Amino acid sequence: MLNRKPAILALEDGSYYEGYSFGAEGEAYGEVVFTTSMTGYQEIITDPSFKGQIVTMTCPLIGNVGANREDVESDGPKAEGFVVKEISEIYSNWRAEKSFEDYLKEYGVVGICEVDTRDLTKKLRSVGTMRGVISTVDLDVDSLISKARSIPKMEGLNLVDEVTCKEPYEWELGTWKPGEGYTKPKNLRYSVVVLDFGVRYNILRNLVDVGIKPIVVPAKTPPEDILKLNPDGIFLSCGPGDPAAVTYAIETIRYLIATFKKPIFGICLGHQLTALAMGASTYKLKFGHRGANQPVKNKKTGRVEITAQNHGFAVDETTIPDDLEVTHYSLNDKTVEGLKHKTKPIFTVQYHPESSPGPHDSRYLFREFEKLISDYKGR
Ligand SMILES: NC(=O)CC[C@H](N)C(=O)O
Repeated sequence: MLNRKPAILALEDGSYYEGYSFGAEGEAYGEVVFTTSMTGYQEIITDPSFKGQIVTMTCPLIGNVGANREDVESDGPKAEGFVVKEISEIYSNWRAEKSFEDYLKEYGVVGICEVDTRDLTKKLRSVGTMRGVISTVDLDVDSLISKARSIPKMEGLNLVDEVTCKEPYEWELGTWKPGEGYTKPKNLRYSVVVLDFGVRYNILRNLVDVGIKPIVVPAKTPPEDILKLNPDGIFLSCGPGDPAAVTYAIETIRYLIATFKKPIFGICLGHQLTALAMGASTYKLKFGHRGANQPVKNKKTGRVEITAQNHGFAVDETTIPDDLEVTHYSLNDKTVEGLKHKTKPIFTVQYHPESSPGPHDSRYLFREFEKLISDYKGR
C-alpha cells in the first residue's frame, strides 16, 4: 500500500472504523449505505440519488479499471463520500484516462480504504442505515461520533433541489456501443418531457434508443409550462432524498395525472412521487435496496427480472388507492416494485431498467413506453 494518511469512519451508534485516506482529504457527512454492485463504481458515485449519502462498496477491490469521461450518470460525483476495502493501486483498462483516486481528488470526494466493509455491511443490515462521518482531518473518535449524530436524518429531507438541472436541455445520445461509443441516432420520432429530480444519463440514453427525444426540465417547472411543450409523453425521473418531502413535485404530478391524457412513465423517485400524488404513502426501509442483483417478479408474466436498484424508501402497499395496481414486487422482501394506473396510460417502477451497470432484463419497459406513446399519438 502507498504511504497513506490515517482516516476514520464514525457512525451515529458510537462505532467507528480506522482506515486510510484515499481520494480527497477532508471530511464527508451523510447517511452510510452499502451497495452490492460488483462493477460500476464510477456510475455509482455519479448517481444523483446518492446525494446526502456515503456509499460503501461491498465488492472488496475497487479502482482496478480506473476512471474515464464516459461512464458517468451525471455531470460529476454526487455521493458525499466513498468507503472501500482495498483501493487498487494500479489500474488497467483501454478506456481508462486516469486513476479512480485522481478522479475523486479532482472532484474533492473524500474516501476511506482498508475498512472491513463486510463487517460494516453486516452492521448496517442489522441496525439499519446510519448517519456517519469520514474524516482525514479530525481523528478524535468522540468528536466524529457527535458530528455523525448532528447530521440531518434522511426522513423529511428534500435533496432534489440540489441535483435538478438549472435550465431545460435536450438530449441526443443513445446508449454506448462497442466500436461506436455513444451513438447519435437521427429521426427520433417522439418527444418526452423528463422532469429532472436527479435523472441518470442512462435513462435519457435508453429513451433515445427507442426513438424518443428527451427534453429535460428542472423539477420546479410549473405543470402548465410542461403541457405547453406539447410532448408525446412525460417521464418522471429518479432522485435523492425522502419522496414525501418533495411536496411541490407531488402537486405537479397530481396536476399532470389529472390533465395530461398521454403516457407517463416514472422510475424510482418518480414512482414514489406518483404513488404519493395518487394518495398512497411511502416509508423508509431499514437498509434499502442497492445493487445490481435484485430479483423482482413481474406479476402479469410471472417472469423474474434481475434488476439494478438504489432506493431507501418504498411505497406502502396497504395505502395504494383503487386506481392503481401492483405490477411488480421484490422477491427479497415482497415490497412494491411496480405500479400501473388501471384506466390511464401511467406506469412506474421502483427499480432501474436503465441499469447502468446491471442486467438488461428490464429494458423492455422503455419499449413498452414507446409502444404506449405510439398508441396514444394523435389522440
Ligand atoms: N434512485 C432513486 O430515485 C431513489 C429514490 C429515493 N431517494 C429513495 O431512496 O428511495
